[in-house]
Amino acid sequence: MTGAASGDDGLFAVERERTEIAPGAVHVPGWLSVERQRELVAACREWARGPVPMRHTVLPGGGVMSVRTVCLGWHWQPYRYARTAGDVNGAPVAPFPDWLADLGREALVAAYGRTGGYAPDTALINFYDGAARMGMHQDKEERSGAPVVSLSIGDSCVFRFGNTGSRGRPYRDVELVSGDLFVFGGPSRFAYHGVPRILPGTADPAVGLESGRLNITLRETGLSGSSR
Ligand SMILES: O=C(O)CCC(=O)C(=O)O
Ligand SMILES: [Fe+2]
Repeated sequence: MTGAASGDDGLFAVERERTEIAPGAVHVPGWLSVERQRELVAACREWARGPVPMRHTVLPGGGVMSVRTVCLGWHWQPYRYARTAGDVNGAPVAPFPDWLADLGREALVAAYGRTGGYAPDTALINFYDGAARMGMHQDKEERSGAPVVSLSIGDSCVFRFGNTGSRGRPYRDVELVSGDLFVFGGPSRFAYHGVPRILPGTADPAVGLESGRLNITLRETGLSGSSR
């Protein structure tokens, strides 16, 4: 075992170096400085207020997600993207800022050594309290094979990264710690993944989150105009 991070309970392969979890799926621990994490937390607090407030997404079958979500650029409403939040308050979604696209390109350089012309146009910002989870799913509403960039801030979690064929095995459990970057593209772009567990109390208070976990994913929708 190497590295200073948590995860010494034997549940995880403790690996705090850039690691390719599966072809095209790269974990870069400690990628965001504490300063950048603080800036992102502050920005997320603003986005959570509106114009579309952060909320628990209701699924078409009536289930309610334990995670709270707010979107930028395009509003994700299961299972499509639109420019307005028809399932919340009908407001137009907040714009996707250029600086966040720049951060996405920096992330691809860290993960893959190149940007590949990455032009993300939507972000999903998820907040997990200690009991929140996300079931195994594919990010497949996008009409683009461009990578998903995932940034984690606050409490650590168990991130389960699987295969493209089913929700089940084989998968790998990776501990995502505050500041970690995870990118999945190429052959892993449509792999099933989820968050089976948050590890409450693991956040560094210096990042400005008292408890819980923020996850920001950047994506290219491949859409244009007002909605698909
Ligand atoms: O919270 C995470 O790390 C993953 C989030 C996710 O899979 C999603 O928003 O689609
Ligand atoms: Fe996802």
